Amino acid sequence: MNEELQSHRLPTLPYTRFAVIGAGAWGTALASVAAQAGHQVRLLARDPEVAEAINRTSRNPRYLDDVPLPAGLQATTDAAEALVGADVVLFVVPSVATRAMARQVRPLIPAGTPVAVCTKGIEPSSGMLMSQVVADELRDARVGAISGPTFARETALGHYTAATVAFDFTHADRLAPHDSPAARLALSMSTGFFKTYISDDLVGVEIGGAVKNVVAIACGMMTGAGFAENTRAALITRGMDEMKQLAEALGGRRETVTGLAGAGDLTLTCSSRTSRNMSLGVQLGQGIPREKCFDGKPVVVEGEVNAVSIVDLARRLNVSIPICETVYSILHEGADIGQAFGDLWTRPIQGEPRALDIRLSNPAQARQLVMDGRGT
Ligand SMILES: NC(=O)c1ccc[n+]([C@@H]2O[C@H](COP(=O)([O-])OP(=O)(O)OC[C@H]3O[C@@H](n4cnc5c(N)ncnc54)[C@H](O)[C@@H]3O)[C@@H](O)[C@H]2O)c1
Ligand SMILES: O=P(O)(O)OC[C@H](O)CO
Repeated sequence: MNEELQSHRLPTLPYTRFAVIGAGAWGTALASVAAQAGHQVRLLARDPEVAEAINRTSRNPRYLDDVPLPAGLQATTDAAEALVGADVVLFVVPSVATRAMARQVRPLIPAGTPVAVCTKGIEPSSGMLMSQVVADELRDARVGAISGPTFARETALGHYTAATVAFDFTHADRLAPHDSPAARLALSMSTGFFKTYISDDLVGVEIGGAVKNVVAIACGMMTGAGFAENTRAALITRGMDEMKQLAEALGGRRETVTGLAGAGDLTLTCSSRTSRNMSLGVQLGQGIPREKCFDGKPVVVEGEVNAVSIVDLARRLNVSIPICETVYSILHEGADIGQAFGDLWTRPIQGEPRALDIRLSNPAQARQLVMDGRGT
């Protein structure tokens, strides 16, 4: 708990009965964290074999099968059983399944229940953040998010990990921040190895998580195609600028993007082939056809789906996000990787930060001027 919250006289009360919706890698890892914190945890799985195996062997045979799960974690395929009596809900299904799942469990979630969305993405067509999608379906819930640089396996194995718990703060939350859902959930999820931070900027936190996946694909593509480390550093830094622009345009704060859910997650995902997004980019950069990537297995690569929704949203908001546009053009319009990254490097020269309002002509034109002897 941070110092400001500690200074309040009343103690923050943790949630103690967790329902985790989605028994994939991340749902399993978060359920494990909550159970290790001493809470009752019910994990909702789709597949009866997975639920049965978790309860019988304390392992999820499909995801993280070599990681032992703690006592106190019970799996079920029955949504009512998972949600009955829960005082907090974590939503951890892929972004494409989030709305349907929220609609399915709506009758089972009492008004006022805090729901933290741990999925990273933006809904196509609506342009809604995942918390907005869930809030749209669960009108009476308090919906926030947990996000940060968190590979599921490392988290489940108990490696030191940090993440941000974000909820929009109501007037009541500002009067009593120690009692806000963000503070209560952050406290509940805090263990000796899982460290939480609290944010009241849900938009900034979620934009970081969604956009970093697309930038990671870009970094993977350049790695696979044989570009160098300089290129990756440039993409990470300029990718963060794209996050800031988008967050700000949606009412979020630029400084949130410099936190765990932005810069932190961008750094992690763009640096490691453990990331499915980075890994997809590497394979495509090596010239492997999409259908043969990951040996043809279905793998959740949020940045691939979300390149479409993020570019669409940015265009509607008139925000320039050239790295995401480049990834989109390669993934969805068949652009050539070498050509598309080359084009990125010949864009007009601009200020850094963008607030320095300078924009020079295309560098190719500048070279022509020199060749024509028209420089000074
Ligand atoms: N894996 C990580 O390291 C990690 C870390 C942080 C955040 N996330 C985010 O968590 C979300 C889930 O990722 P994951 O890694 O757990 O994915 P995963 O592929 O490991 O698991 C996905 C889970 O969702 C279920 N599912 C798939 N389609 C579904 C549908 N149509 N309806 C209902 N359930 C469905 C699957 O059965 C599975 O249990 C993603 O948005 C991802 O970006 C993942
Ligand atoms: O494997 P990825 O690329 O989906 O990344 C997983 C997490 O989002 C890392 O924080």
